[in-house]
Amino acid sequence: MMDQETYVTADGRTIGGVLMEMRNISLRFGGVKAITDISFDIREGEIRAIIGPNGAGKSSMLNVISGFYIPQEGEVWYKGAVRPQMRPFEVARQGIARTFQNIALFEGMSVLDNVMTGRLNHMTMGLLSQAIWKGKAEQEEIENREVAEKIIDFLEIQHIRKTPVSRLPYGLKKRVELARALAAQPSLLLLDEPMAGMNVEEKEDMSRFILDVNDEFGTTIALIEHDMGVVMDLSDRVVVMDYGKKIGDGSPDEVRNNQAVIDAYLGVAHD
Ligand SMILES: Nc1ncnc2c1ncn2[C@@H]1O[C@H](COP(=O)(O)OP(=O)(O)OP(=O)(O)O)[C@@H](O)[C@H]1O
Repeated sequence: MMDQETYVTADGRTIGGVLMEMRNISLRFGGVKAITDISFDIREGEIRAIIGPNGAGKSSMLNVISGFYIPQEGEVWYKGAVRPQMRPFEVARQGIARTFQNIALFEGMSVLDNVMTGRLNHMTMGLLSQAIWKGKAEQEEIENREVAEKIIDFLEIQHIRKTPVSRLPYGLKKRVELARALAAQPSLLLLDEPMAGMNVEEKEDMSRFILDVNDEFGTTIALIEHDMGVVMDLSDRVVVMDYGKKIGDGSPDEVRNNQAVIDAYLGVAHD
């Protein structure tokens, strides 16, 4: 079922086949319709944004993608098959990693140790097997450290690798969170409002790192964001939500010129 058609973007990047597809997703909380009949796909190698005003349903959608919410209706297709209901840790094993809007790091631990926790899904050996196969356990530990260190270098946080996270300014904490998610070497990286609460300089840094990650590792990235301006330069394609419905989907230019999107952002009254 996977759409394998690839295409090359204006800036020369190759976007692959469909990695994830949301089909007619609806999600309710009691009487509140958070998502109504939304379909869209995420293709390999692209940066895909989901934007919309407050309460549009973006977080709910990210939680459906990450497996945290099970929609009442619709199907989530991933890597060419319907994804069965699974717990978030099982979703993580399938190669989906995420960051959170409110930073979720171990504040008392160093940057390096936090990034290493991103490797948990790659640790195959329990305590008993580590005791029996010591050499193999050491080898695994070395490999995990190598991946963590490579990502720390890439995100330019070597100088704080031993620093407890609690001592870092907000912008750097967000970068450490990105590093931890990347340490899992995900097929799909989900970013929950990665620029929220940042100053202009921090936003520019974060945008650059998101682009570099996509470029260097080829990681497919889906992000939700409140601020339309921030994602327009960053994204290949944008889904726009409003009141739980999809009102736009396309390239940044298409979305920018979509009347329903303009109305939603200008706060035009809805029937
Ligand atoms: N756990 C929940 N229980 C009940 N209602 C919820 C829950 N989560 C979200 N909602 C409701 O669903 C709708 C969509 O909320 P959601 O948080 O997904 O929107 P959002 O676009 O992420 O908003 P924001 O930009 O303000 O974070 C809102 O009406 C919200 O009140």
